[in-house]
Amino acid sequence: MNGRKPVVGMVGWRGMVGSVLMDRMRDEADFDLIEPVFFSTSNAGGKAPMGETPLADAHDLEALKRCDVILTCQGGDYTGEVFAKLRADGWDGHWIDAASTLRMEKDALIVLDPVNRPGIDRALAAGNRTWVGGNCTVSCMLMGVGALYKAGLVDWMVTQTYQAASGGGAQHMRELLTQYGALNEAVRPLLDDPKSAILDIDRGVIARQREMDGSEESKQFGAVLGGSLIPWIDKDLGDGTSKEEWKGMAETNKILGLGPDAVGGSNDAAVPIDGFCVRVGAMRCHSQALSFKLKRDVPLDEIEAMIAEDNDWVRVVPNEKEATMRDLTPVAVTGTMTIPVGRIRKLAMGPDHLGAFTIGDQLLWGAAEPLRRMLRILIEA
Ligand SMILES: NC(=O)C1=CN([C@@H]2O[C@H](COP(=O)(O)OP(=O)(O)OC[C@H]3O[C@@H](n4cnc5c(N)ncnc54)[C@H](OP(=O)(O)O)[C@@H]3O)[C@@H](O)[C@H]2O)C=CC1
Ligand SMILES: N[C@@H](CC(=O)OP(=O)(O)O)C(=O)O
Repeated sequence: MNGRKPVVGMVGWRGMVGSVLMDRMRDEADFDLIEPVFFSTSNAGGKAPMGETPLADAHDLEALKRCDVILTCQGGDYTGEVFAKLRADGWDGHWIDAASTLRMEKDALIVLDPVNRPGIDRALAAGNRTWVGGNCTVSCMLMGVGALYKAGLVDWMVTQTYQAASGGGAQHMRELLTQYGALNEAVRPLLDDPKSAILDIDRGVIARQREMDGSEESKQFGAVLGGSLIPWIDKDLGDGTSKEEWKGMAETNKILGLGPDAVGGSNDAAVPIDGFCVRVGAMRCHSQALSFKLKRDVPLDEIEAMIAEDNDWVRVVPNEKEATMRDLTPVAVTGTMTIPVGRIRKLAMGPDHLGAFTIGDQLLWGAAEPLRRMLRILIEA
C-alpha cells in the first residue's frame, strides 16, 4: 500500500471471534505489518489492547474513513449500521467482515483463500473492496473436501452437521456448561452410589431437563442442549429449511464461483447441496457427515490422495476405529488449525457414492482465520 504500513481499523477485537483473531494475528506477527487502530462500540476513549492511542468510537465515520482497511468481528447489526454509510460517504477502503450480512451481496466475495484464491485475486484486480468470511460450517467443510469440488467431481452433496455451542456465541457456551452442571447436580447422590439404578438416574436427568426447557436456564438456545440436541439452527425460512441449511448450498457455490450468486455471475451450474444442521453439546468444533454423489467412480486411494494434498491443514484420518477415535473428534481438533477428514468410504448406494466425516474449529477456520489471511493478502498485494 504505497510503501507504508496500511492503517487497519480493528472492530470487535474483544469479542469471542475477535479474541481468536487477535491471538492468531499475534502468533503470525501481523501487527508488525500494519498500523492498527482499535475501535469500540462501548468504551471509546478506553485503553486499547496495544499501543498508547485510546480506543476510537466505532460509530465515528470520520475516524473509520481514515483506515485503509476495516476488519470487523463486531456482528451483523454493526455492519448494517455502518457499512453503507461509509460507502455512501465515498470511503473506498477494504472492508473485511465476519458477519453474514453482506455475504450474498453481488460485490462481496466470500473469502477462503486455500479454496478460492484465484477468485480473490481476480476480484482484487477488478477493484473489489468487500471481503466477507463464510459461514463456519461451509468454510470448515470446504477446507476438508474442497479438493473434490476443485476437481469438478461432485454431482451433489448431502450434509448432516453436528454444530458446537460456540456458533451461537459466548453466552451459549456458558449456558451449555451450566446445564451440564445442573444435570450432574440433580443426580449426584445417585451417581455417587454404585448400587443405584441407572433408570432412576435417567428419570432424574429427564425431569431436570424438562424443568429447564423453555425456562431462563435455556434462554440462549431456546431449548435444552445439555444431554440433548437441537435440530434447527438460525432462522426458519418458512419452506421447511433452516437458514443454516440454506447457507450450505448458497455459500459453497458462491465461494467456488459457481451459479448465479458467484461474483460476476457464472454460467456453471451450482452444485446441489442439502441436509440437516443440528446443534449438539460440543464446545467449539463443528463436525459434519458428508455424502457425495460423484460424477464418476474414483478409487478410494485417489480420493484420499486428492484430499490430503489439497492444502496444508487438511489431514486424512484412516478409516479405522482407533485412528478415528483418536484424531476425528472435537476434543482432538479444538484450538488447532487442523481439518481432519476421515470415515472416507464408498457408500452402499454404489461406487460413485462417497461418505466422509470432517471436523473444524469453528472459531479458527470457521471464523477468524479466513479474515486474517485476507488481510495478509491485501498487505502483500
Ligand atoms: N460466534 C461465531 O461462531 C461466529 C460469529 N461470527 C460473526 O462474528 C460476530 C461476533 O461474534 P462473537 O465474537 O461471538 O460476538 P461477541 O458477543 O463475543 O462480541 C461482539 C462484541 O460484543 C461486545 N461485548 C460486550 N460485552 C462483552 C464482553 N463481556 N466480552 C467481550 N465482548 C463484549 C464487544 O464490542 P465492544 O468492544 O465494542 O463493546 C464485542 O466486540 C457475530 O455477530 C457474527 O456476525 C461469524 C462466524 C462465527
Ligand atoms: N450459524 C453458525 C454461526 C455463525 O455465526 O454463522 P454465520 O456466520 O453464518 O451467521 C452457528 O450457529 O453455528
